[in-house]
Amino acid sequence: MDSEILIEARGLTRRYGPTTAVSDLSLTLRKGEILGLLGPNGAGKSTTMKMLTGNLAPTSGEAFIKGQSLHDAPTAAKKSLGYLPEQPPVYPELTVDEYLRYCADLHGIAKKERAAAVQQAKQSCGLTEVSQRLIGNLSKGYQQRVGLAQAIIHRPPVIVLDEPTVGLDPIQIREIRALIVELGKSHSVILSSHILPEIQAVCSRVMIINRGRAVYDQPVIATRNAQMESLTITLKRPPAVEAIQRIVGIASVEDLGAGRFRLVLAGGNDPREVLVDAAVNGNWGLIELAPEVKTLEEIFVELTSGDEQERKAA
Ligand SMILES: Nc1ncnc2c1ncn2[C@@H]1O[C@H](COP(=O)(O)OP(=O)(O)OP(=O)(O)O)[C@@H](O)[C@H]1O
Repeated sequence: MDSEILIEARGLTRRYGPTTAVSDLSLTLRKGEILGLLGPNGAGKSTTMKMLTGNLAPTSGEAFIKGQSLHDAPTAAKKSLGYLPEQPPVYPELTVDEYLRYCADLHGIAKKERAAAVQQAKQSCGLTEVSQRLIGNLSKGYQQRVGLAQAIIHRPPVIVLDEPTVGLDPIQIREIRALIVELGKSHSVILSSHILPEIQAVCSRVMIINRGRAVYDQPVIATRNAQMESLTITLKRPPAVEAIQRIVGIASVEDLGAGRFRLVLAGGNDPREVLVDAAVNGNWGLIELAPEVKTLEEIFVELTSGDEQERKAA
């Protein structure tokens, strides 16, 4: 059975004057998912996240959090949401404890439950040791942990994180990614990034946004086990091209020279076993047979590179 829908956005559009930052974007986040919004700078990720968290009104379209409309019932909808904007909303002059108590208060957590909520958030984000430190004196990585702690203090089922590792050093990035994966065990997460390996390391699903439109939406696993589109084969004693072409499942054969061929496959076919048999029986001297699959990076470049060239030309 499909798990519970926590965020449902339909046809979100946002215009800033003549600029359409986000156009007709729909998405669904289910319980247990970590969804990565991937896109080049200016693609519309932050604008999308602001609309999904009720911090920016869409020009048109609507979003529901746990079935509650952000437009019609914003207070109820936001109870189920934690948000870490691109600029963490932390106060450098407060200690971690003071700040988190203040956040608990803002979220309307009852006074007698506040200490436990602060304690729990600190524990989940590895902040217990720095409770009494001024936030302004913490490293950027720890400040980001404080940002994450404020996002989960009211134990929302969903957290939305805008570029959560931007500006951190490589070690801090690893720590924050690991923390997000950990938080993902008890919260559903939407995070934005323009870093491909980050999405692959952390997310279960990826949505590529380009020029405000969702142009790709797939489980990350599907990008790892991407469908084979072609094979390269190298033969010491290649037969006539027609002999390879005759094998079922091969749409076309390109002779690359020196016994190498690119075999374009007819949709969904995997002729590798038949090819190996044919190579053995025909004494073709098979020395290489390699599938060619599209990586997430290739998919991303393909879907967004036209724009990059246009931008450079402009
Ligand atoms: N307040 C605003 N007024 C006018 N234009 C805006 C405003 N905010 C964003 N934009 C424009 O909307 C588009 C999308 O911006 P947005 O910040 O959502 O993209 P992004 O994918 O988050 O980019 P980045 O990774 O650089 O933060 C951009 O063209 C941006 O210049």
